[in-house]
Amino acid sequence: MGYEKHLVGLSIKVKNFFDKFPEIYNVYVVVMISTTAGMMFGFDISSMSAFIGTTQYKNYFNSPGSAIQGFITSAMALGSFFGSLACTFVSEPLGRRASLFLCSFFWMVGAAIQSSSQNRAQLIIGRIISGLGVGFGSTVAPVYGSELAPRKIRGFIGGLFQYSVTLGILVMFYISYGLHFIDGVASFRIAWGLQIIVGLFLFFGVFILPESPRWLAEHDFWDEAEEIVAKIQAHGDKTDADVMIEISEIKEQILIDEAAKDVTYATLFNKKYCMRTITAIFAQIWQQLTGMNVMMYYIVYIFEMAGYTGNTNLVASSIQYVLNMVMTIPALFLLDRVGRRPVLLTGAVLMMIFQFAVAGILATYSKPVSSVDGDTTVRIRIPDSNKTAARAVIAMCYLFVCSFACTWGVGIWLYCSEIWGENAIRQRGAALSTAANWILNFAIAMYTPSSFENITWKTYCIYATFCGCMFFHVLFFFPETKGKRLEEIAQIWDEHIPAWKTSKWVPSIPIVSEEGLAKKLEVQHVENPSSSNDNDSETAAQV
Ligand SMILES: OC[C@H]1O[C@](O)(CO)[C@@H](O)[C@@H]1O
Repeated sequence: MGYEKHLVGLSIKVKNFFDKFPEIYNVYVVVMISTTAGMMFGFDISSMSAFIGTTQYKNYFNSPGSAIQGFITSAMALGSFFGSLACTFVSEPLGRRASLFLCSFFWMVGAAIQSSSQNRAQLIIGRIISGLGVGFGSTVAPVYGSELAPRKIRGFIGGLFQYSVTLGILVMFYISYGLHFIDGVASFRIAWGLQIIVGLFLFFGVFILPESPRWLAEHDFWDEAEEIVAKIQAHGDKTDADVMIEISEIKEQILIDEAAKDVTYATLFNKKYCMRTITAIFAQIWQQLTGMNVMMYYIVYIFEMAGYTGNTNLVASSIQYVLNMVMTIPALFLLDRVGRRPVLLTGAVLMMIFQFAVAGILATYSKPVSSVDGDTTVRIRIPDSNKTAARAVIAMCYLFVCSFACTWGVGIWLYCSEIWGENAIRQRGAALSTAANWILNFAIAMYTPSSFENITWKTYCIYATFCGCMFFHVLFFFPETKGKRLEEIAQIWDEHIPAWKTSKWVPSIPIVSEEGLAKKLEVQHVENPSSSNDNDSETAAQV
């Protein structure tokens, strides 16, 4: 990439700076630090939810109406949209650690501004700045995890990002819940200020993270790339079969990348890559159009429609955040067992059913009101006399959240990290598809309050319909990626294999088996010990 040439000097300085500190190589600890970015993502989702219904918040910020509240909530997603697009301009030339560092920096600055908010404008600015950080984090952390994780646990490690999102949502909601008992502005100031702690964790954590071996290899630091792969996967043993396979795969990919060196955002839409790009973008768009964030951001309003207010409402809301986190765990295993397509298809159908059910119950049993508990956003309410209908709404919301958590929640991040087939377009592609997630996240956060105010229960019909559409899109256009190597996935796209045939599809190019490749490498290694080094320098010179 053109601009990268001008940043070579800086890139070496950044690398040398981070390299001064001791590094850790336990993949779980490494990923625990990097997925703190996911925690921030989660914090950002629920940092508003518990407060929007409280008197402290309403009094201090002059009871924001639905449009203003929509903008306050969505400001963070707007920042994240720009952050995710910008991330690639840092991650590619300066390394993954630099992006994680910026993520923590923006996050902390934004949290400080939010916590000291004097008015709505300051709150919005603080949320946009924190959002920039989350945009960087949500783009780089999944890529970094998948680049560092040993291949056999890549799916699981990829899923941990979403798990930490759900953990962040839950932790922040409970912090806010606990603090809402404080009378006065300290309640939200402390909650938003506490967000700085995760920022600090990542800020200091980055110093002990190793750089991604793929980034190192792409920038000619072959020895270090090999060393890191060996330390992560085999306690430093460079002759370990898995390590050698990984290194040879990196080499192979970098040679392919040579052919596609000048990747820009436009490249993603050329004839070769267009379908993958559209699929990844839609995967993220659909993930948001499931309506999950209506439940995450505005559950308090939904339960107000069901007739719950105050503390009862907050407790009922918190249960769904627990369910979200707990039900993410089966997904970590399910996707590798049954495959991506069946999980996504089942999720779409279940979510459609539960969204229609919420709409149906509210349409049948609620009565129009002018506001609930001072919230003019809420225009319908199930009367207290009908507790069964109220409970049914809550149950349907819970079931919806469970269906999302164990299917599309984890599934989409994993899917979007693997469908590219080639490494060259992966970082750019991930940035673009993550940005699509954020822009839709923004739109949903922004317009849901107005939608509740104007079309009440029909809001759910819209999302239910989207769930139906995504079912057919996945059915006809999303290839199966479970258990497939990058080369195989690339072949599926290149040969236009129909998506519904890809589960059982057998590649025509024989892909070398793990044992085969290990043996091949072993033979080369024993017969000509110097050759691998020669190859290294040759490859490095070409790159
Ligand atoms: O767990 C729910 C959360 O997961 C996301 O969809 C990201 O994958 C968020 O937008 C949402 O708030």
